Amino acid sequence: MLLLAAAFILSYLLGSLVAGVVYSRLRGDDIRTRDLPGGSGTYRQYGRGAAVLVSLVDILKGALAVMLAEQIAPGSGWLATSGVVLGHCYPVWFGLRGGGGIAPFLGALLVVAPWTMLATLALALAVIPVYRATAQARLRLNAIPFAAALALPLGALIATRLGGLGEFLAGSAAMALRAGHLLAEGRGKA
Ligand SMILES: O=P(O)(O)OC[C@H](O)CO
Repeated sequence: MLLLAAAFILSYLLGSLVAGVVYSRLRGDDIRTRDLPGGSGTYRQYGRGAAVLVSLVDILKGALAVMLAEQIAPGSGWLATSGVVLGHCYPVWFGLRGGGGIAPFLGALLVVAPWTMLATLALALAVIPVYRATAQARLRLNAIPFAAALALPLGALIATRLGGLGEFLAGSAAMALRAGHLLAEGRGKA
């Protein structure tokens, strides 16, 4: 029990190191005054190189959280996934205002169920251009939350076949919570 709690807390603390916030602070700025601190917000504010760097670091921390948690308490991958995503979304180091959780979620899945991750990501990426060309003007919702809302339930189905269901559900639940808060704040609107 203690080891499970340690795995969760460690993952949460690691998730709380939100790369986009750290990057912007190093530039003497705080991206959150204008945008979300994930890959797309970083791209809008600082360009492609910064966005790639920030996304990679956030993906890596998701992967690292699951690997460390499995060493501390075998079978705790799902707890680590939920911890690292919650940390990224509600970072204890940065006033509980973080990103949307996609990057650390992908990183965690990459370790436990790479095929589930790749299939779900491919699905989400395929949805985005179709959505932009068809329904976005009507729904006025940003393409990324739309694609996530569609890909997450389908991804859970994929996970029943390709593995990582526990991690998938744990990470999705944390992301759904954050998505609800962001939409309530009026963010994510197109
Ligand atoms: O959900 P985040 O914070 O990992 O950010 C994800 C990217 O912005 C998606 O483009």
